[in-house]
Amino acid sequence: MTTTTDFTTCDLYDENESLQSLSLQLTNFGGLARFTGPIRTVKCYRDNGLVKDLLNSPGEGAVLVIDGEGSLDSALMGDLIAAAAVENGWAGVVINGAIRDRVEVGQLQLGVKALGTNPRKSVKDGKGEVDVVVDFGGVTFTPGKRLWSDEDGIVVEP
Ligand SMILES: O=C([O-])CC(=O)C(=O)O
Repeated sequence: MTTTTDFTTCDLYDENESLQSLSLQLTNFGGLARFTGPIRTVKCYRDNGLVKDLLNSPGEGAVLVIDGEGSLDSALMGDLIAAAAVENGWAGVVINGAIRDRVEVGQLQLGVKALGTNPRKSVKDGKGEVDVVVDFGGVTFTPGKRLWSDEDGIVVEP
């Protein structure tokens, strides 16, 4: 199984059609178009307290999948939290929701895919769930399963 960035999602899919492929069209906002890692998750709604805590702790090469319920009403990550993710060894962040500071985020050595942007920040009450199975865009994201992302999309171990 490919764990380096020497892959394309198309080739991975051709080799293994049981991979899940995300139909949801997320935009690439990070400085790394291609990233892979084991999945960790957060489920939250307009509250990025848990996201901030996690990305400020060791990532060990994981990809944080954030199910923000598709809300574009406030950002779940900006440049400071994204910079902390780089410092802490996260490979990338996939967000069913919005980010902000897109120019600065685009300069970081981090994979970032999200639905869109909004300058409005989220609250930090810390409500939500960590490392639960989350589901969006036709894919089930299970903590510990591997995710690969490139310019064509995102594929995930079933
Ligand atoms: O603090 C936030 O909610 C997001 C943010 O602006 C940052 O990460 O820089």
